[in-house]
Amino acid sequence: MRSASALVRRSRQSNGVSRPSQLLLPSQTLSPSGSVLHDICYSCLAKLRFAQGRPHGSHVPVAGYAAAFHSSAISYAGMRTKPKSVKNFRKAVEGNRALKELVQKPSRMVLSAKVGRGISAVRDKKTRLEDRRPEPAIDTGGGMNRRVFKLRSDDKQQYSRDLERRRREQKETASRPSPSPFEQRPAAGPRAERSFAGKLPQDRPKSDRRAAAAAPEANNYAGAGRRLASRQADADSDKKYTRPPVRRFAQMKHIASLDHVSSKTREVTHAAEERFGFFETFDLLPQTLEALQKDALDGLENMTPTPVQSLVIPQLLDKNPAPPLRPLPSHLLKPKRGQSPAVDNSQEGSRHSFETYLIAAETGSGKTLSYVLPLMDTLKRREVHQKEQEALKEQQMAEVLQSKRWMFDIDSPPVTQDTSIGKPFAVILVPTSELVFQVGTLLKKLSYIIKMRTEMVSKDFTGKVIRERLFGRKTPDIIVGTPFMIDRITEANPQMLHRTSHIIVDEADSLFDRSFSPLTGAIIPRAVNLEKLILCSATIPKSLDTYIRRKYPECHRLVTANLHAIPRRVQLQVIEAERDPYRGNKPLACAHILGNIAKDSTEPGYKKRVVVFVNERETTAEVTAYLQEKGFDAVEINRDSDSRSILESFTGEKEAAEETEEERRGAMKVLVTTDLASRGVDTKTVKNVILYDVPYTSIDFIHRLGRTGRMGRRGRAWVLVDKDSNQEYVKEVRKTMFLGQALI
Ligand SMILES: Nc1ncnc2c1ncn2[C@@H]1O[C@H](COP(=O)(O)OP(=O)(O)OP(=O)(O)O)[C@@H](O)[C@H]1O
Repeated sequence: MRSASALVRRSRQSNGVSRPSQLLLPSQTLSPSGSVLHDICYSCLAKLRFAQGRPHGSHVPVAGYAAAFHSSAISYAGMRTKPKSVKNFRKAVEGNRALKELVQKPSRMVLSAKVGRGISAVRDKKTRLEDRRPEPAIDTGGGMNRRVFKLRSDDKQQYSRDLERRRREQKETASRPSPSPFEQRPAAGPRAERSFAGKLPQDRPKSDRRAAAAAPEANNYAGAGRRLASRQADADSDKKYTRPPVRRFAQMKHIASLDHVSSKTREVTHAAEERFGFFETFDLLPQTLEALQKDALDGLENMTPTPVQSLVIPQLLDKNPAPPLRPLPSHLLKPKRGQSPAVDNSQEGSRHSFETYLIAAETGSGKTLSYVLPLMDTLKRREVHQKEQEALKEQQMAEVLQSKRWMFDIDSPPVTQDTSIGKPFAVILVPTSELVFQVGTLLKKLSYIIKMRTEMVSKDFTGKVIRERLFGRKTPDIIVGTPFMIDRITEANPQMLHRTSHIIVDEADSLFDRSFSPLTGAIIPRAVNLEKLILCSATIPKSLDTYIRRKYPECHRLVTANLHAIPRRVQLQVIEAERDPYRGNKPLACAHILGNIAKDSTEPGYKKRVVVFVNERETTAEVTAYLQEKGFDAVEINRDSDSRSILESFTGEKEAAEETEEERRGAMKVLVTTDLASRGVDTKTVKNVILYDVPYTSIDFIHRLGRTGRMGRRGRAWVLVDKDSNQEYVKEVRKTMFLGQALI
């Protein structure tokens, strides 16, 4: 490889001016700066401008070593290996006098696309600052930037002169019969520029680059030979090498856990939203509407359905009061000899006598009401219809008896054996007892006006209480419970689900995962008269998608447009815990963020609530203890704590805060938890969430960040990254959020 000083010498020999060698400059232009290093880079302007998405003719002023860190500059300047960083490059330059001279010369440099991206932010800021400064008339020796600035106008003139000359050359070249390889250059125009830019040396496969370097011309003429070789390699590679598609979000693909939802499926929501802009358009019973306004939405004046509600309620609402006719039992469907079966129920998953729905919408979008409202409305219609039918029957019987009555006849004794005892019409399954309480409370609120009986079943209640609730004098219409409890009860009393027409599996991705699936899977077949199986979730993992496709191939998918996207109203900030002042001390970083939240002016007059999510159960105790030590009102939630009462202060209404400055920190409530509180919990008073650990999957990311920014509110989130975290993954998630796209 040629040394830099030799190149300078060589370039000075030509015409006696500081003109770089013809071999070094593909564009054969003399730069206005007269710096060799500049000239080397200058030739790549077009390519790099294109790569950086800058308009044609714009300049990329960058100073110092960073600018000199350009791959071609390095190779021409006589370095054996390409330095891996600007720092390495600086070291190498410091040890080489000729190089040092080159670097210190004033120049308008161009970065390689790779380096340019890395410091683009700094560069843009610098450029902006420079633009505001008055243009210095002379070089005061005050540093690179000023000199660079002085050169700008010269550069423009030079650039236009170059362009003119290039055009002239092209015309001449076109008129010549057989152009020499040295004069071959890409045709003008945007397309040519694109192909030129697309073939930067670093864009080509290594083998091509090696071939280009090893070409015989490269040995004879360092610069031109290489150019020629690379052009030939380009031509060859055009035939055999097509540039692979850019792999966006590679890290997320690596951690890919979510199913892809087609845009067509998403479009359905928009249509539904336009059709059903008000709850009144759903044709709900008057008592359902009243209950919704007075109790469920706490007297909200302008009640409008959310996108998922517009999509789901009309689909699930059954306005026909009579239950549909049941299909014949399978033994009656058995074909006679020689006949083919009408419906084949023998193969699992091939066909079901009930309809299956999958509701999937982003967190905090009102999914619970989207299934609760049509369910209660449908059951109420049936109840009213049934009562009317019974009254009619009784009246007819009474009339018949009246007409045939003898003087000494007595009424037959009332039937005491009620066959409906302990047989609910609907069962709602949720993964945790906290969610049992949350959904159960909503049902209770609505049932006060709708007049229905609803009960909760979870480990929070004793056996006696549960027995009384389920098998007492009045049978509940809807029960909500965990799969564990419902499985145990229905296993002992299989008749219990014989009247059940609706089963709702909330947080379906959890309830069909490995731990819950055996329980959930055992409950569903016990409901022999099931009409609708409704699965509800904020995320559709690939495993759930496969399960549904296999088991319920005719499932109706009700998916909203923003599924798997974290709303833009949630701001995510990445905190590098390895950097100063934390130096790897994550608890300190967490406490620092909390301190800032406590001090800021958001949520005036209220006690702020913050949720800190950790990956492991053991970490909750450590972090809580640390934060308490620092004076925060921190509580942890784990399997042993009374999570319901702890969560109540994060899901209920916010209390007024003590106004004194010193009490603010203590007034803020901090909840440290694992994923136990990340699913379904309606933490509507939480504005700030800290992800102490980077979540393992996109699913966890969505659910954890979903505890803030609920129902159109704004939210803030911080994620702490350290040397053990997958920082690229976090960056990709952040970028996806910024673009408003769905996570993968
Ligand atoms: N139409 C509406 N207008 C205003 N608020 C609503 C409406 N529907 C639901 N809400 C409120 O939105 C909040 C979130 O609802 P819900 O808990 O059902 O969300 P979700 O989609 O189930 O969330 P997650 O996926 O986290 O479980 C609740 O406080 C609920 O009262």
